[in-house]
Amino acid sequence: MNKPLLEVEDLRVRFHSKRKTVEAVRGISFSVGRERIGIVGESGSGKSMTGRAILRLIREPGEVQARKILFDGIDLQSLSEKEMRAIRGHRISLVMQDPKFSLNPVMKVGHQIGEAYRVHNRSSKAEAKKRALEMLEAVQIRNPERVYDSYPHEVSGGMGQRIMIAMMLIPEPDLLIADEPTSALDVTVQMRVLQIMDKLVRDRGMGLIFISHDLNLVSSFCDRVIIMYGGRIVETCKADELQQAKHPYTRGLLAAMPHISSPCERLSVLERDPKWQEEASVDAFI
Ligand SMILES: Nc1ncnc2c1ncn2[C@@H]1O[C@H](COP(=O)(O)OP(=O)(O)OP(=O)(O)O)[C@@H](O)[C@H]1O
Repeated sequence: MNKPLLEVEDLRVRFHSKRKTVEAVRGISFSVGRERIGIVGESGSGKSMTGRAILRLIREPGEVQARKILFDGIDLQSLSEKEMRAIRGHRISLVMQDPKFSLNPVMKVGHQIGEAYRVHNRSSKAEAKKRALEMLEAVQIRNPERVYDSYPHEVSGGMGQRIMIAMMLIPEPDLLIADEPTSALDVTVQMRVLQIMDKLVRDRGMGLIFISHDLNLVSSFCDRVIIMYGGRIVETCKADELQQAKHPYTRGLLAAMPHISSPCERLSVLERDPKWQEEASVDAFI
């Protein structure tokens, strides 16, 4: 295996308040190559905070500590804010769950996508517009010209999600952190977006961190899976071996998934063991 694109060691995220400290991420280590890594786990397990901590997007009262966050040989923790801005959106992109937080409400959609291209590629406005329209088409927007000239509030939620995905993919990042990127999309559009991401991984060697609740989707789409519980990594496995996962939490998550092929009246309820949070975190290295 070549040198990983991203190496994270002993990452911790804490939120301090007067009354208590919440440990959102509790010392996790993993690496990402030019591959598709899925991060799964229930709500509150620390998936999103992991993605944001890598991009240094956690604000006070949040506090991030790590022994190492190395991206393509660059120590992200040592960069100035200006240097970090040059990495964000260009070399590492983040697609978030909700497009509201990524799209500028007072700027037309086309302009935003075109600018995302022009910030990092010296190109004419005409070239940026051409690329933006192509990208809107690629995420299956039927009338790209009309959407190009719309403001974010004039498009539906699902379309906003696709616009954001177009905007994050247009600079062709080396690493994409996709936080539940397709959960608001219908199945055909979801498939299209997965295909686009897949093509970037295969053809351009992009690394992908795919954060999701959907175990079935992750096991069919990703190469490896990291399973998080209570801010720790409890298990890591090859995606196609997820069904044989060993940790009781992963087994519980799998048992709680409905299956079309074997309908049952009642889904099993995940029993939790406090020991899972105390156990030493598993390192998810290639
Ligand atoms: N500003 C904050 N102050 C205090 N705690 C916070 C703050 N932001 C996040 N947390 C806590 O951090 C923990 C991890 O949150 P995170 O968003 O990473 O979970 P997640 O696994 O991505 O969940 P989901 O799937 O619902 O997005 C949660 O317990 C959450 O309550």
